[in-house]
Amino acid sequence: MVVKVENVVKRYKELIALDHFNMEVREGEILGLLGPNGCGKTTAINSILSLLKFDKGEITIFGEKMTPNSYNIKREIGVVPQEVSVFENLTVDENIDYFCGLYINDKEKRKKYVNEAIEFVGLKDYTKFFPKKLSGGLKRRLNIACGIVHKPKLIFLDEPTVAVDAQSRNFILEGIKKLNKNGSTIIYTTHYLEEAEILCDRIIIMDRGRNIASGSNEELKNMITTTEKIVVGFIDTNGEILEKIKEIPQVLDIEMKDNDYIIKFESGVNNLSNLIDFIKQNNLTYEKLYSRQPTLNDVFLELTGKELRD
Ligand SMILES: Nc1ncnc2c1ncn2[C@@H]1O[C@H](COP(=O)(O)OP(=O)(O)OP(=O)(O)O)[C@@H](O)[C@H]1O
Repeated sequence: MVVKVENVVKRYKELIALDHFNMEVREGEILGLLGPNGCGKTTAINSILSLLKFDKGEITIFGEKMTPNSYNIKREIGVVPQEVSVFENLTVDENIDYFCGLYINDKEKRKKYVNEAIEFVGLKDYTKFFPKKLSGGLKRRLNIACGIVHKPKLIFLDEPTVAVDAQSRNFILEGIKKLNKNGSTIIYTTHYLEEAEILCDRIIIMDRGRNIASGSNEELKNMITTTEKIVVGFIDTNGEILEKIKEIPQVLDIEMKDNDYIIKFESGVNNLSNLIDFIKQNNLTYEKLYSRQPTLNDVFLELTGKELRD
């Protein structure tokens, strides 16, 4: 296990930001820490990194207890913080070189690593720019380069795509996949569930400072009873139809939204064809009909009773 967090409690005065929080990170994986704003993701990361003192619990990294003085462990870690943290009075390459120099003494190696990081984040044309001249997306890329330039084994990225344009966002996500392929274990915090779905091998869902569920995308979706929703916009309908739909096999529940019927089904392969048969048998007409497989938002909704989306 690369990281093990056991029963960590962190209080900010009366507020419990981490409430007996547990988490494990396995070597070579991209672990997503997913949860709404304020659920405690950054507090969890800062506690793991020993940047914050917590009240209770234990954290080990690479099998050793993590403390503020664990320099051997810290050398193997890369951190890309949520807020862009670079020096405004240094250029792009000077910034990256500064962060590299914190870990790498050998001059030649340092130069090579800096060039590789510049290449990696696509900032070759901007090396002599000062940060204030960079767009938000490019600044984020610089922030990433500073965090990963020393080729760490374990990388923490705290919401690296917040407020970036689509192009930089894709660039960043592809870059994270590449870092992982090159051997780094990644911990990625986000409140964007689509990102967690496409990027992460395993996901921990956080709410109110607790780990409420963990597993692969598939495993999480298998934890809930809703497996498929079919949305139908009937042209002509009446109240009787609602009762009849409930008799279709596997139907769990029906919800009305803006004249659409949202029909929730249990798992099964014939839900759509059963519904189409029903529509034909009852001579119904519709202007809209589509099936939607469950998302991580459905998982969050079923586990907590609230939406994960902003
Ligand atoms: N220094 C602090 N003092 C007091 N309360 C804090 C402090 N830092 C965070 N909190 C509170 O602790 C809770 C967890 O915050 P945290 O920043 O860890 O959440 P988060 O999931 O990372 O949220 P976001 O996605 O908005 O960054 C929130 O209620 C927040 O307001």
